[in-house]
Amino acid sequence: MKAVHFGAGNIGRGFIGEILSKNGFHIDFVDINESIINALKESKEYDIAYAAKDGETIHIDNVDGLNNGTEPEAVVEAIASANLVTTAIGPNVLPYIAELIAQGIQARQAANITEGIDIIACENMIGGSDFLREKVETFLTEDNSAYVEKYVGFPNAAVDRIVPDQHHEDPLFVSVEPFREWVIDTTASKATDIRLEGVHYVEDLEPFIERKLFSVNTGHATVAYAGAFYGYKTIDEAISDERILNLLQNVLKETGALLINKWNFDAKEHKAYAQKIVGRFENPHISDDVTRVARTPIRKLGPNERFIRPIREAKERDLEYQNLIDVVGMIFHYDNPEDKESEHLQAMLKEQSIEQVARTVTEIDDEIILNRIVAAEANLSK
Ligand SMILES: NC(=O)c1ccc[n+]([C@@H]2O[C@H](COP(=O)([O-])OP(=O)(O)OC[C@H]3O[C@@H](n4cnc5c(N)ncnc54)[C@H](O)[C@@H]3O)[C@@H](O)[C@H]2O)c1
Ligand SMILES: O=P(O)(O)OC[C@@H](O)[C@@H](O)[C@H](O)[C@H](O)CO
Repeated sequence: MKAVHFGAGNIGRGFIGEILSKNGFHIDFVDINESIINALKESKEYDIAYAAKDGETIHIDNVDGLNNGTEPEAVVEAIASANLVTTAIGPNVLPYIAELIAQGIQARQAANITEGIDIIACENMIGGSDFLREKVETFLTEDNSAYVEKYVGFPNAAVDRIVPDQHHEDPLFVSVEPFREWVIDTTASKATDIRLEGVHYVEDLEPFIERKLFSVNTGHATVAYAGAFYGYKTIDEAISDERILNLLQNVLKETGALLINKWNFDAKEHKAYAQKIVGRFENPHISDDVTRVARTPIRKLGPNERFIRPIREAKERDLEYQNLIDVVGMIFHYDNPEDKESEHLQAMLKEQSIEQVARTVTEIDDEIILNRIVAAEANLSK
């Protein structure tokens, strides 16, 4: 069995690679990072270490690297003969790999391959594979699209494991938290024979992705933006500040109330899920940079993202959302010149009012929410 995985970064090597390898797949990692790809081509193996007391090390072999920047034809060929395609490159990058995936699909059709294949976006976003499919379709003819309808699935997925940025002598070594959860929607699957051990297959992904995004990621981002606001460099340092821990607990209560209301999660079980997340952020064996977790703030302020969607939905249901608003205020204060989106956000704020910027990036037109965001940001400026 052969998998092509786009994005040989933290989660790609540190999670997707582990599961695919355990399931006996040969993995072609595709990336534009030359040093990572060259290292993969050379060693064809790497190690994953669990960041825990006496954490075990997992050896991954039977892997290779392909550079989509310099050897696109090889990537197309790899897709043509693959059994599974996965991605973990970031939502903003998906449009840039769509054409190559389309060419891979066209090559499969030209070779009359009628074995179903799934293309699974493992990104932190709702409907990631649907979004990728939309982008891929723009490069397909009607005839190609008919082939996709029959033989190519784009099942949505949710992936959860904290994998910080890596700083080791060995560029392939990756240290990860032991926790992991990968959930895949079966309804759009075309590779129905492939059911990976270690993956939870469901018929309705929405509750899972929302629970993950609005608990783990909303919480994580809360610690990161509050951490940056109070001058901390890492997540574990930030969460040791009581102001930030309290804010995190309050934010998790707000999203928890929404998730329980919307999806009927058991309140007690959800509380335990949220408390476990706090423990994961406190993991003393992991050092996760605030800048990684706070990265791409404009994306994180998007209408279906970790703050704005729960705020909108909490308001619709008459639930509390002030702590979420307070963190949104902090995002507008996030100023990291090394992060292009943060730079862009700060440049927008120099030219337009906070209200105008908030309207643009969050796409909110609800005056009550907008006023509360403006007030929260102003409060922080005092
Ligand atoms: N790290 C985590 O804890 C974690 C956990 C769950 C989900 N995710 C999600 O996984 C995705 C990747 O995150 P990450 O933390 O692994 O990021 P990362 O930056 O470590 O890895 C992304 C990789 O994509 C590569 N890349 C960028 N542009 C490319 C292009 N045009 N073509 C091919 N490769 C390209 C980069 O070189 C990099 O190696 C994101 O959507 C993230 O939200 C991350
Ligand atoms: O990857 P992002 O930028 O969407 O979010 C940053 C982190 O919160 C995220 O990578 C988490 O570590 C991960 O989602 C845990 O499963």
